[in-house]
Amino acid sequence: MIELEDLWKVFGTDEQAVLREARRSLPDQEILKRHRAVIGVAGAQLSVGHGELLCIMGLSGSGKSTLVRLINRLLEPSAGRVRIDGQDIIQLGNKALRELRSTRIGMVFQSHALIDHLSIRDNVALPLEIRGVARTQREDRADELLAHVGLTGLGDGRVRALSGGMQQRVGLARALAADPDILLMDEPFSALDPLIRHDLQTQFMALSADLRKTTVFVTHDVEEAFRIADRVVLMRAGRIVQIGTPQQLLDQPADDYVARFMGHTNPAYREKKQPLEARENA
Ligand SMILES: Nc1ncnc2c1ncn2[C@@H]1O[C@H](COP(=O)(O)OP(=O)(O)OP(=O)(O)O)[C@@H](O)[C@H]1O
Repeated sequence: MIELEDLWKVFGTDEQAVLREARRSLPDQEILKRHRAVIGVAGAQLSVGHGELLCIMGLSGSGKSTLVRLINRLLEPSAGRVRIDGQDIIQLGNKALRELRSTRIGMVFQSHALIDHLSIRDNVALPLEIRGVARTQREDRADELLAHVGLTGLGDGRVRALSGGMQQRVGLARALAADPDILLMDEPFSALDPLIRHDLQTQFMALSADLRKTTVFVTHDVEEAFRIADRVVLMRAGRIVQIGTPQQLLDQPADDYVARFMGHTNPAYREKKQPLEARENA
């Protein structure tokens, strides 16, 4: 359903010059500093199947958010293709892109960006209001979604009265309002306490099994990825180092880096564990 083909994102003013160099071999930090450039994503090749839940893992700065933002063109790629059901979305004009984002792709961020002066119901219904859906219809849909995420009967309340975990559920309900086929989720539960995070993961897994949306879910938390993902992608310094089921990454790590990354959660690799860089591209 989603296909990424040789996708690159270089940040900086000499984007295309750095890209040409990077295609030959990845420039070292010195060269990047000279160009004041950062390679966010380097030649990503990936496909996500219908209804699949794919988690993108990696250390801070490894390119997870950049990759997910390239999928709905919140960021413009420096090169490469993004296809959704075979359609190259890099070729879309502004109007078609807006349409794609508002009908087919829902996005949930770590900070939910809910609107304080609107009721909880109106926050959820907002994408439908923007699309011109009649009030009663959109309110019914919002109430249905609030029930889906475990917030039955709270539609009249205010966002600020809700806990962080509840606000994140409202953000999820809002992302589902237009019934998109694709959900992009960037660290949606990362700011929450471990217990609440665990509850939300459980609930999200049930919802996800029910709705079967094609989901790309960014997390730096390996345990979270392993709990919820059909397949996981591990990124390092902009590159995808391995794609597979959680079990494949544990049992057949592509290289020592993957083994060490897994070692943080898997006792089988713990004796081999060496410190990973705290931050990529630092
Ligand atoms: N707008 C930007 N301008 C310049 N560099 C950027 C920009 N956005 C991201 N980067 C750089 O691109 C690299 C990848 O960043 P990205 O945010 O995708 O990583 P991440 O894996 O999502 O990290 P985190 O877990 O901290 O959110 C980093 O080195 C980052 O500093």
